Amino acid sequence: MLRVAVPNKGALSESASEMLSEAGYRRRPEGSKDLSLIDRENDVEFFFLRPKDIAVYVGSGRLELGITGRDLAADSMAEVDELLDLGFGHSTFRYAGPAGAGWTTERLAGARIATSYPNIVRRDLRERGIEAEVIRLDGAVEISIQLGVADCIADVVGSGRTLKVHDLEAFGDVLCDSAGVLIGRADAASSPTVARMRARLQGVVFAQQYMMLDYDCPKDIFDSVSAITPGIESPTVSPMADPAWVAVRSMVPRKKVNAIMDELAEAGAKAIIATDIRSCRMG
Ligand SMILES: Nc1ncnc2c1ncn2[C@@H]1O[C@H](COP(=O)(O)OP(=O)(O)OP(=O)(O)O)[C@@H](O)[C@H]1O
Ligand SMILES: O=P(O)(O)OC[C@H]1O[C@H](OP(=O)(O)OP(=O)(O)O)[C@H](O)[C@@H]1O
Ligand SMILES: [Mg+2]
Repeated sequence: MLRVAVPNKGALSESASEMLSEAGYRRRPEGSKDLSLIDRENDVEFFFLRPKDIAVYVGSGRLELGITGRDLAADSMAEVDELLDLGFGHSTFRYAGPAGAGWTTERLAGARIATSYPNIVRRDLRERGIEAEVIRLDGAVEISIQLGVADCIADVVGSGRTLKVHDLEAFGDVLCDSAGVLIGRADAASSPTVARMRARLQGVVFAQQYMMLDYDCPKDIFDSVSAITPGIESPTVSPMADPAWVAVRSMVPRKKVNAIMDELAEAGAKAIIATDIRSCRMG
């Protein structure tokens, strides 16, 4: 049975569970605090673990797969490989200091830096050749400067709201561009059960990023109109009852769908319909 770790709480847990459910796997009942769940139909056992611990379990080889944050996996120092970017839980990991105080990475030398991700920070400091004191905190890192235990912080920035509320501003390069990711043990031999879960999740990620567009188009302008929707391989073209027209079907990036529909209409396409894709296998 394939054994898979899923975040049991925090910023990634809801999206991870939703994505697995969309991919056809069993879901924990609402409000359940069970720490494991067997999905017999798919021959998978899910373990609901703290997001920070997931890479440790997967790296040790006890669990074959896990869903966690790229930043958490990096900080864990576990021997894991990223198998798939799941397209949710985007954040950056950055240094921040009191707004207007002119912090730069050069000024980190000798500073006290509070963080919940000490290994990412130590690695960055080492690469910069900077000696500084890393203070490890479990959370609520943004308040640590005000409380006098640190001079600056390194933390997860999502919307940036928490930094703003505490009158802090980010400085220096992004240390980690994070997202929810599927991880496996580093250099694990390929297995069909792992490949199947990856393919199912990839299908859902892809479906969330694309839409299906259908439209009708006079044959004499087909070349110029269909160039607007090249699709993944190429658009599907079907004959219509009226021989002067064809029906076209093509996948388009979700973010661009309205602009593409405008362009198609302006080029002479009719009956343009956009529909959601729930899942797919792109081959
Ligand atoms: N506000 C946010 N926006 C986007 N992603 C976030 C945000 N906060 C956390 N994350 C991401 O979620 C993951 C883990 O954060 P989460 O808060 O769930 O765990 P935690 O901090 O260990 O748990 P807890 O906050 O319950 O102590 C990380 O990958 C992080 O980048
Ligand atoms: O940029 P924002 O959208 O404001 O989000 C960033 C905040 O969200 C997370 O905190 P969380 O709620 O997980 O609390 P924690 O600090 O205790 O982990 C993260 O650690 C930041 O503090
Ligand atoms: Mg947190």
